[in-house]
Amino acid sequence: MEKRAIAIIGTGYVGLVTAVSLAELGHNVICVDIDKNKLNLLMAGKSPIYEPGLETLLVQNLKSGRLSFTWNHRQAIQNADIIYLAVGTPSLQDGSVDLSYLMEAAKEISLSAHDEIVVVTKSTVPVGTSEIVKKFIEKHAVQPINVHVVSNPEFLREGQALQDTFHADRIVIGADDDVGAKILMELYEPLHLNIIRTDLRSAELIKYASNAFLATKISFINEIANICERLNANIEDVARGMGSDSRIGTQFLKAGIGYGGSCFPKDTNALMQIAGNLSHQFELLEAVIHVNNRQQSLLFEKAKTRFAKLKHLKIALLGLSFKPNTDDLRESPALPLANKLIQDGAKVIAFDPVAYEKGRKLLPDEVKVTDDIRHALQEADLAFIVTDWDVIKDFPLALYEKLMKRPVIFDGRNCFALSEVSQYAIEYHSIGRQSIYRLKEVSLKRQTMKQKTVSSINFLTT
Ligand SMILES: NC(=O)c1ccc[n+]([C@@H]2O[C@H](COP(=O)([O-])OP(=O)(O)OC[C@H]3O[C@@H](n4cnc5c(N)ncnc54)[C@H](O)[C@@H]3O)[C@@H](O)[C@H]2O)c1
Ligand SMILES: O=c1ccn([C@@H]2O[C@H](COP(=O)(O)OP(=O)(O)O[C@H]3O[C@H](CO)[C@@H](O)[C@H](O)[C@H]3O)[C@@H](O)[C@H]2O)c(=O)[nH]1
Repeated sequence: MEKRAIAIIGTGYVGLVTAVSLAELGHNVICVDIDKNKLNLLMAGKSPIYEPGLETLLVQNLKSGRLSFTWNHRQAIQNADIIYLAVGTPSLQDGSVDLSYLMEAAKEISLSAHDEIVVVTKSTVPVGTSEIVKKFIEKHAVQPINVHVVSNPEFLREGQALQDTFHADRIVIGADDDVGAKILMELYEPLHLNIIRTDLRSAELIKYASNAFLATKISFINEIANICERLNANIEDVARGMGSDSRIGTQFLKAGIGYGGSCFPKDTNALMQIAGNLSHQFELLEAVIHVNNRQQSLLFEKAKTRFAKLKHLKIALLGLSFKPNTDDLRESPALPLANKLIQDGAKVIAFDPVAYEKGRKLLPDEVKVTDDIRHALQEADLAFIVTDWDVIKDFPLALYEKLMKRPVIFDGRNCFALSEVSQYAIEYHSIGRQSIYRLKEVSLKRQTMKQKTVSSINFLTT
């Protein structure tokens, strides 16, 4: 295997994971970022993001000398033969993609790169962007240059990013010339993964189409869940029955409070824009987005129906990150929910085992934030479960019952089996399943049992 000199522009989730993985494969990798705080952490061997296993690989590869960081673009770019673009491509107000970070990075390449280079678009970009990047670099290059551009979209999931990188279902390599594609194929060859070789535009579209399809699966199952609630059916059983058909598949059929994160909301909106620009109304995707927005407020609506007024109630908001095993709060359903609860005058205490610091910065001042689930549940009138962290799922129902003033749970992730919940004096509302109103029933039963025990003790002692 030829040892490559690789530069990575942008050390976020994607850039950093790509960097440590390529260093782990034996290449020399130098990363550049504009965020000096992030770089200081990285240089000290600290991962700025919570991602299982990442810090260990970071430290190992820093020590080996194969991985380094800089804020100087020239230093990163001038000696690299492969340059990855891994900067953010956030949404603009109208849903279209903000390419300003990407074009800034392309400008840096044009200022410092020379001779033959491969530029890899790892960031998720609208179809046609990689061609624009190539032309831009060639036009503005200050030294003689031959640019091979390759689209190599990223499919990692946060929380399992390394697993997804080393054991990906596929690697997509899109290029309109063979030189860059061949170099990338050789780079990934030691991973022994399924490589899909396409033209540039198809590769760029594969990324959006994949995310839009997964989002569609989620909105579809959430709609079935909404029907289940009205039909007295159980979404977990329905999803199991559907998913057992290998043509449908079991994954991404988990009903819940809607999808969030830095990708699905952004990329579905971007694909709507891409279609719209081509005078095509993508009606199916429009509905997927609409269903998701509605689903995100479902638990709040249920609580409003149940309680009429949430004012002065103490509410435990369990989970802040958009999914477990990440500290990422981008587009997390917890944020709008917290805002609505505060607007309704509720007293909110939010819990997250990892994202509590980030949460504190993003939530309104009125929201108290803790990393202690007991503290959040103590004397709470009701609890909302937003993220299915293990610590929330594994927290004993007996303690939910004991700690809360009035144990009413609105579970947006179906963390508990109904049969289990029904053994406690807990009122439980979840997604796509019947609500359980066992508060009085169970406590009455317990009181009767207690009385029976007391009378039998009395009988024995008299
Ligand atoms: N997060 C994911 O799970 C994921 C998965 C697949 C694809 N993607 C895509 O990958 C891209 C990056 O996403 P992310 O989540 O890693 O973003 P991020 O916001 O975590 O990181 C982007 C980094 O780029 C840096 N940056 C911006 N402009 C720069 C410049 N000119 N020079 C150097 N650094 C610069 C920022 O400071 C930041 O550290 C996006 O297009 C995203 O859609 C993300
Ligand atoms: O059955 C499911 C599966 C997921 N979700 C939700 O969907 C969102 C996204 O989850 P997931 O896909 O696991 O996380 P991401 O890290 O956002 O990863 C997605 O977005 C990335 C960025 O583009 C892609 O690289 C990945 O392939 C794609 O799965 C989260 O809010 C989940 O709670 C559900 O509600 N039900």
